[in-house]
Amino acid sequence: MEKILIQLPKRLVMKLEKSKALYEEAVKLLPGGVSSPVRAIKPFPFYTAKAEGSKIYDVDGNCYIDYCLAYGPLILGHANPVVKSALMEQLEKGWLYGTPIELEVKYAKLITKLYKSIEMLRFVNTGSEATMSAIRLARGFTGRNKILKIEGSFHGSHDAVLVKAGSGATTHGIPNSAGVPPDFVKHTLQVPFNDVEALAEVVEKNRDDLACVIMEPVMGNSSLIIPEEGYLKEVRKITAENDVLLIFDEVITGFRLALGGAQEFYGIEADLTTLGKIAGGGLPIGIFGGRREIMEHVAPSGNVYQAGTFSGNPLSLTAGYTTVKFMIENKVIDVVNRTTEELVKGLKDQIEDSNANLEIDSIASMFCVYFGRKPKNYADALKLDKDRYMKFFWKMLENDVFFPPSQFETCFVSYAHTKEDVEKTIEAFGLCLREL
Ligand SMILES: Cc1ncc(COP(=O)(O)O)c(C=O)c1O
Ligand SMILES: NCC(=O)CCC(=O)O
Repeated sequence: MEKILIQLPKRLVMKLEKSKALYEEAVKLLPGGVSSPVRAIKPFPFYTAKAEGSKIYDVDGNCYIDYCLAYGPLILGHANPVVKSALMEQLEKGWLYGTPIELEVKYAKLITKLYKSIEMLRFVNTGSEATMSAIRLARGFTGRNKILKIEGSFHGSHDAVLVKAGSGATTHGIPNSAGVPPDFVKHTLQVPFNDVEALAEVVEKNRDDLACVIMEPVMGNSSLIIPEEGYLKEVRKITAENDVLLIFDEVITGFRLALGGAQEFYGIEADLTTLGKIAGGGLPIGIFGGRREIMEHVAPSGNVYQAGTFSGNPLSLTAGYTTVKFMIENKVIDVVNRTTEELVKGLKDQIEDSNANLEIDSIASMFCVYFGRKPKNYADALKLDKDRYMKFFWKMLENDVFFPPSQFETCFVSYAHTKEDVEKTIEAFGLCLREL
């Protein structure tokens, strides 16, 4: 077991008294005290009592401006009233039927309109389930075993992708999880991001047994790593030339970089796409979809089995569909991108004024403060100063701003973030840099 080394100042511990007490109980009942490892902030996390708009409130009554935003789904901010009222309406009609519903058809139509590469899709419950199913489908469709993933990407917590995995797996020092038999991952190949030659070499060498390349088009689980100009187009070209399926894992980038995700943003079409997070409007969801000839291999029209009690449930579909409709009607992406630009410009100015050894970068409404040089792949990301990042995290929290609790995560901006939030964040950031 890792020892807790971080010492918080007494005033901060006092400010978080109830959270600390809850965590002390939680660690006796839940592994690491949490329901998902990324939440196990050292020495203890704050416990949320409620959230609204851009703000999250803890059980001690503190209020923070939230840039973690539940790791991506909340592009409208917390508890958006339009989504809430749609959910209330659905609740009156029941919340689980185990039968098809009209909204599946409506939402599928909307998604296939926004994502040119998706002709058919299946609703599942999480991003993990979506990538697991998409990989199984790629294997079933091609009759090949190997898959190629990018070092430091995170596609959820199923066996095939828990090697050199980003997010909490990297934060907690277990990028290769125990409990995954080597036999299960001997078919998972890896290459660094932003390296066309490495990818071409592995794809060409393995083409006869390579089912797919799976990647986050913009990496959001090893800090934020943006593809170099032309990289994704090359990836598309190499996979097509070698008859290998390309899966874009757009669980983070879907509905965020553009309504049509990274594929619309970069003008590239994948063979299969996974969606999640925003697609569920804050409720659990995953989606995998793609070309009809591939998707028709999914059971019961095909022989690749995939199923789920809660799949396509009315609440997740309602929250997701209402969120995407709201985004279209209110040009949400333009608004959040403008807010992000303003915020990032302000943060950059503070960095320049402070001479701190930091960099910052952003794309659409995702941004990241790097404690070191901006990375172009996982190996670079591992050189970032994660301990100094955590010092910064706590200083920001003390100043009422909640950034993701790891250097290996990405910050998100929502439609609910105001000019005042941006100003307060820039001010808090400046203060923290001076005290670091
Ligand atoms: C790119 C990416 N893919 C897949 C997942 C897995 O999604 P979920 O947590 O909903 O299982 C995540 C995040 O968790 C993710 O960031
Ligand atoms: N980057 C982290 C995630 O996207 C998921 C959060 C979790 O694992 O709890």
